[in-house]
Amino acid sequence: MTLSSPLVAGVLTVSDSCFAGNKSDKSGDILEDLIRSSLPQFGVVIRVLVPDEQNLISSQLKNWCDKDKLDLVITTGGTGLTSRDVTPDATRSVLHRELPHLSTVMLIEGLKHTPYAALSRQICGNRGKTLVLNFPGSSSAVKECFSAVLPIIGHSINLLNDEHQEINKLHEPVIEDKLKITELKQYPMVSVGEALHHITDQSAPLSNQTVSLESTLNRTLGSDIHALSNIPPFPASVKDGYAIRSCDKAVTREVIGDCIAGCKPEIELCRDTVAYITTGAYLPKGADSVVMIEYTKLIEKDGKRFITLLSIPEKGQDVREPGTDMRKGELVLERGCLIGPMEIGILAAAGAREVSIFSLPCVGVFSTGDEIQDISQVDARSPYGVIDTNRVTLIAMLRNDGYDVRDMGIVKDDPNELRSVMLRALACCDVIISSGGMSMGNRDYVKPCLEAIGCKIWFGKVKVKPGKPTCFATLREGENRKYIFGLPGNPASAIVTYMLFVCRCLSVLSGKKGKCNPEIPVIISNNKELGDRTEYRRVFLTWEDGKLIASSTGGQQSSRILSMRNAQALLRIPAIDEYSGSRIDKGTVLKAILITRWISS
Ligand SMILES: Nc1nc2c(c(=O)[nH]1)N[C@H]1C(S)=C(S)[C@@H](COP(=O)(O)OP(=O)(O)OC[C@H]3O[C@@H](n4cnc5c(N)ncnc54)[C@H](O)[C@@H]3O)O[C@H]1N2
Ligand code: MOO
Repeated sequence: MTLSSPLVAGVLTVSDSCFAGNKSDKSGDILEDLIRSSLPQFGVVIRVLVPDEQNLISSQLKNWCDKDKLDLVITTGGTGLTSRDVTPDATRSVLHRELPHLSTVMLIEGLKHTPYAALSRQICGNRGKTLVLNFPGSSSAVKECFSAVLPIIGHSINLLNDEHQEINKLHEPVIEDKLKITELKQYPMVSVGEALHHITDQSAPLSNQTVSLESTLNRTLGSDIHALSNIPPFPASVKDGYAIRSCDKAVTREVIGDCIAGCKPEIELCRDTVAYITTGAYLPKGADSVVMIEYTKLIEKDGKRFITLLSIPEKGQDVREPGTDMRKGELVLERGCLIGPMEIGILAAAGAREVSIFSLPCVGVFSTGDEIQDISQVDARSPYGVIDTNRVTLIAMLRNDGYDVRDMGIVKDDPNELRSVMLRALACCDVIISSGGMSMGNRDYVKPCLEAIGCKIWFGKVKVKPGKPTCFATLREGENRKYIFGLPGNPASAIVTYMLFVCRCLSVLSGKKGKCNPEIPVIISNNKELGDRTEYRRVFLTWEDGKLIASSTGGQQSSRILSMRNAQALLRIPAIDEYSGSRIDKGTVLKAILITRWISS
């Protein structure tokens, strides 16, 4: 496919000093000239200058990609190592997919001119149909990078514009030309337990990857780890003192040498001799015990050293036999365990330099709704608009849980736009989370869209408060399977259903064992009338007389994001048909899902 001219390019200069007017934007000028002279299909080149501020860079990139729909954006500056160099970080936060090899091509060219090219952190990728490239700030680097990617730019943009058609081809048998919504399907209401059952049943861990030990923090172990060798590998002293033969009887014995940790022991003890030894050192031949230095007295006579023993140790005293701490072949960590700082130490001790871990799912997030406005638009806020809190909260929760996130923006209540964003997300993510458009309104298109794409909807309504219209769907089987969660638009509903349902799927996909948030018994501090759905109240916890008391965070309306403020647990209140009565009294013990590490005293 060849695109019709003219294409539009943006040159974004990122520089504090140019922005302050202390320097002229030379590299921006060079870049504009290069695009105009070498890429004639670009009829328009727009220029913007911003300081090295991450939010300004990313919002400019988003505007150019999403609103102005530029074909190519090249940034210059801010790719280095100083604390103000944030262009790659801002770029990464807006890209839908990275194209790491484009950066490599530029690196190879740069290295021909200076070894410092290796210090550039520049990244490339696409947001929607826009190709975004980071270039360093120096004039020479701009020319080198441009020459490196010049032969690739046109083809990349063609491919990005074909992407949509390619994805449509993939789904040809199931996608109609235009998504037509005629009637809203009713889904049976499932219990929370049934919903979780569907999720665990349908989800399977992603593939494993092998990484170096340092890259394993907060990841899940992909295989059992057995110790490579004994720790200690030899009989070692537990104390600084003297290695002795416990069978000897003399109180005063000659010191015939020193055994120092890390050195090969060259000495062999014979009757009534000892060796000075440091903690951790290899016991010399003949020795079977260690006496601490505090229990000896050193005497020097005729250039020789002697010690008097103030206490006689038993055989084996203060000696660590080989394998005491870790036995060769011992199972030290099991597949599926979460790797924290302690596990990194255990892996190192076990000799695991390269470690198999589960791959992390890539999660695409978008909000839906004509009324939903990004926080960056807050100044131009429509009186009828609603600030998008769901997307930022979901993205933050995902990042907090260590997942790789793609921000897919806000989608209008338009079935075709929804389908196109959903397809784009399906093309680059393992899991997709949308919020809004889930209920029974005539503009609630998410479930019909999933059906039209050919997804299997496992549940579309849950007996839970908040979160009734939550849906879970999958597309395809096997390795390339996709998981889709349609969460309700109400902010508390979206957050609670993420914690209840999405977390479970992501845990399984990333190989984690067990539940993501532990369940604990708590005492409720107020009487509670039961409703027809299982309720997850947002509560804070206090310790009183050795017991955990759960108190409500205030109004529990699903629209009220403030119900999440200070929330430390989700208190599970059974539905009326799950309990023997219509009310639960203050003081009753119920289960709560812990969502914090901290409990107030
Ligand atoms: N006839 C029925 N109506 C509703 C039912 C029902 O069973 N029958 N269920 C109600 C329940 S329960 C919920 S929960 C909501 C969920 O509705 P939707 O998922 O369709 O969400 P929207 O209508 O799009 O939005 C609801 C509410 O939340 C605000 N919202 C949406 N997205 C965001 C966002 N990203 N950030 C902040 N706020 C957001 C939106 O403006 C609405 O006020 O449906 C009930 N209706
Ligand atoms: O399920 Mo909705 O979240 O009750 O408001």
